[in-house]
This record gives sequence, C-alpha cells and structure tokens, in this order.
Amino acid sequence: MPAVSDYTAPDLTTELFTLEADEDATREGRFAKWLDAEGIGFHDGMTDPEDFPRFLEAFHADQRVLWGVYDGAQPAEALDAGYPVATYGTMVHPINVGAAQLEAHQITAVTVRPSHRRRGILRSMMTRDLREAKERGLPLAILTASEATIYGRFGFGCATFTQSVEVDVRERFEITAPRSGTTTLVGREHAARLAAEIFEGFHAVTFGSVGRQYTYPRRASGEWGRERPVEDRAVRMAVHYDAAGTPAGYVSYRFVGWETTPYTMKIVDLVATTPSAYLELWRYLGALDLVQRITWDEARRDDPLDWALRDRRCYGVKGADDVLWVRLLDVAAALGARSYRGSGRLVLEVEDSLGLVDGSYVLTVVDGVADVEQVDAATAPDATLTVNALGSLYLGGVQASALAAAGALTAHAEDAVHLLDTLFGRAEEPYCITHF
Ligand SMILES: CC(=O)SCCNC(=O)CCNC(=O)[C@H](O)C(C)(C)COP(=O)(O)OP(=O)(O)OC[C@H]1O[C@@H](n2cnc3c(N)ncnc32)[C@H](O)[C@@H]1OP(=O)(O)O
Repeated sequence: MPAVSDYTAPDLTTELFTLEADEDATREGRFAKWLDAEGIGFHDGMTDPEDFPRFLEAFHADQRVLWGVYDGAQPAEALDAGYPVATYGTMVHPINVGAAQLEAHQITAVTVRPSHRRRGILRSMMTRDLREAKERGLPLAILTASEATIYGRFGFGCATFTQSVEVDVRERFEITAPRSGTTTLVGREHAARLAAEIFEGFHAVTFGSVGRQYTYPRRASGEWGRERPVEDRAVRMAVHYDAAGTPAGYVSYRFVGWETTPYTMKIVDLVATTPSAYLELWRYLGALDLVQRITWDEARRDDPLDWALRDRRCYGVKGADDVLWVRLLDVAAALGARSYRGSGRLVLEVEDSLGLVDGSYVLTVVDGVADVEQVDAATAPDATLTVNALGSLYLGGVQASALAAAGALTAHAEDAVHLLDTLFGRAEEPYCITHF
C-alpha cells in the first residue's frame, strides 16, 4: 500500500504506511520512531535497538497499517520531528460469529502525545478510518480499550468480557470430572507451533473469538517475553492430548517467585478446544507441587471450573474486564452473518451520530438463520437503539433486556425486548482471549 498523506490540522501531517520485509529496522528508521512514539503513549520504555527487526517481522506478518501524525513546527529541543505526535494502527483478523468468520477491522496503538491531546487528533484519525474501512466493505470494527470512556462517542459498544480468578490448589483442590487423555510439558522447540495449531481449533469453535496476531504463540511458548522479543526462560508450556492423542489444549505459566505467598503460579495463556481438555489442564495445574495458588486473568465469565470442583470455594473471582468493543460498519452484512436462536422478525431503528449506519433494518430470523434488509425510515420500528447498543448486543454478551432497563434501547412493540433476548442470546457467553 503506498504512503498516503493528508493534513489533520495546518501544521500536522498524517502518514499511513505498511511494512515490507526490507523496511529500515534501525533506530533512525520511521518504523522505530513510530514504535517508540507508541511506547510514549503507553508509558513503556524505549525499545532496545536490537529488538526492532523482530518487531518489524511481527508487524509485517500481521499486515498492520500504521498511522503517524507528524508535527514539523515544534521547539528546537523537542523530540525530533520524525517521532509522530500521534499513532494509530489497524489490521484485519477474522471474528467467529457462529455461522461465519467475519473479517473485522481492528484498531490498535491509539496514542496522542500530551502536548497535542484534546485537539481532535484522535477524532480526526478515527472518523476517517471508520469511513474508509466501511468503504472497503469491512462489516465491523473492533478494539480493546484502555479506558471505557473513549470509544462510545465513535459508536463502539462493549461486547465481550473475561474475569480474573484465583484458584486455591492446596489439599482441598480436586476436580471431580472423569479423567481423560494425558497432559505433559512440551519442548520449547515445539511449543509455538502447538500453541498456534491449538488456538486455531479453539477459534473455530468459539463464538466471539478473534484470530491472533504473530506474537501470541511466541509469547505463549516463551520464545518471546512479555516486554521484549527474547526468550523468557521462566515460561513453561503443557499440552493436553485427548484420548485419541490429538493436542486439544495448552497452558503456559510462570512462577511468580518464592517471595510471594501463597506460592503462586500465574497463567500466561490457556487455550482449550473442548470442555474436557479445559478441565484436564486445570487438573494438571492443581497437581503442580509447591504451588498453592493459580491466578488467571482471562477466564470466561461463565467459567465451568467451579462446578467441576469438589470444593467450589477454592475458586475466587477477583475482578472482571471488558475485552472486545464492537462497532458495526454495515448492519445488514454483520447481522446477516451471525447465527441466532429461534425465529422471529423485528424492525430495528439504529441511530449513529457518525452517520455511517443509521437507518431502519428488518431482521428476519428463521431457525437461527438471518435475512437483513434496510428499509424506509418511515417503517414503524419495534425497537430503537444506538449503534453502540447494537455493538454490545451483537455477540450476545449483553442482553437487550439489560440495555432496555438501562435506557439504551427503547422498545415500541410489546415483546420486542423478549424477542431480542431470545434471538441474540446464547447458551454460552461470547469469549475472546485475543488482545490487540
Ligand atoms: C484501541 C486503543 O489503542 S486503546 C488506547 C487508547 N490510548 C491511550 O489510552 C493512551 C493515552 N491516551 C491518549 O493517548 C489520548 O488521550 C487519547 C488517544 C485517548 C485521546 O486523544 P485526543 O487526540 O486527545 O482525543 P480527541 O481530542 O480527538 O478527543 C475526541 C473526543 O474524545 C474525548 N476523549 C479523549 N480522550 C478521552 C478519555 N481518555 N476519556 C474521556 N474522553 C476522552 C475528548 O474529550 C473528545 O470529546 P468530544 O469530541 O466529544 O469533545
């Protein structure tokens, strides 16, 4: 993709670029300066110069589009003008919406330097980007948010959640489900490949899951550390093989250290393709000698683990996080691709302050399969909601009845809320363990 330039404000230049394998990976190159500018936004240290080529390889593999906003009119002693004052990045990965894998426009690396904040730089980048993503035919945009107050104004709704758990694995820990298969530590040389393969299996069967970027299997395997793309020797990975000998899940973990009591193992990543693989990985974790507590920040909100324990009070929820925020760019394509529960017909009036998708849509579902059509604004709606509320409703992680009770959805027809709850609801919550 060629570099494109335009002006965000009189003194500012916006440049978009993608990375080829032969991109300059030295400290003086535009990639290094972009990466360090992003690090400023998230209070990270400057990148070690020897790490740039590996980060470049990762960004290239993800086919990221990087945006930099440059200010050539800063004081002479300011950080050199090659460092953007704002960063923004996008890439595309599939999201599992049941009946289909939709290409989702992912937004990441959003930063604006303190000297330039609250002048509309984010608004300018995001409104342009959402419009262009829609023009390219992408049905929805997704992101994970640093703060819950930023993205509502751009039409995003919070859609999936995880919880942080602590599990007491002392004597009283016991999984009551029948045993199956085997779980064993794997050699580092096999770990990244197994992590990638197992994640593919998980993603294929998990509603709400988003395909992962290049770094994930490397971090899960310990090939890359959390901060730097160098081996983290403290990370170990165990794989569960089902009764047929097929790899069906993995857990990678890291000991917190002897100074922390109770002695704690922290899960770096846990991915299971079946409920039984999930419980077997926990059986393995519970059997680690000298460990008294396991912590994990990515459990499902409807985690079955406590129901598989002899003493369910071993399981404690320490916090909850939102993960995916969803913004529909094409209502008919996004709603039409998703699978539903039951049958029914509704006219939805969608409000969008950015003007990308506002209008009325008829959603007709027959035995879980949808047909969606935009209709004349004069058609009487059964429910009116903002595009944000539709984003929250979209994956079934938030119920229409909760949105209605919160004043975020207005029903005009009796039973509209109940029907939305039925159609969009799911036996299992949507679950995304990909952050970007
Ligand atoms: C997907 C991701 O990457 S999440 C990471 C987001 N980035 C961070 O948290 C890094 C630290 N923060 C920043 O770099 C900046 O403060 C940003 C990127 C969040 C905002 O950039 P700015 O250029 O200052 O935003 P901009 O001036 O365009 O503001 C647009 C609107 O959002 C509002 N806004 C911006 N940031 C925030 C915030 N943190 N909380 C609440 N409102 C906010 C502004 O008030 C403005 O509102 P209005 O248009 O209704 O008047």
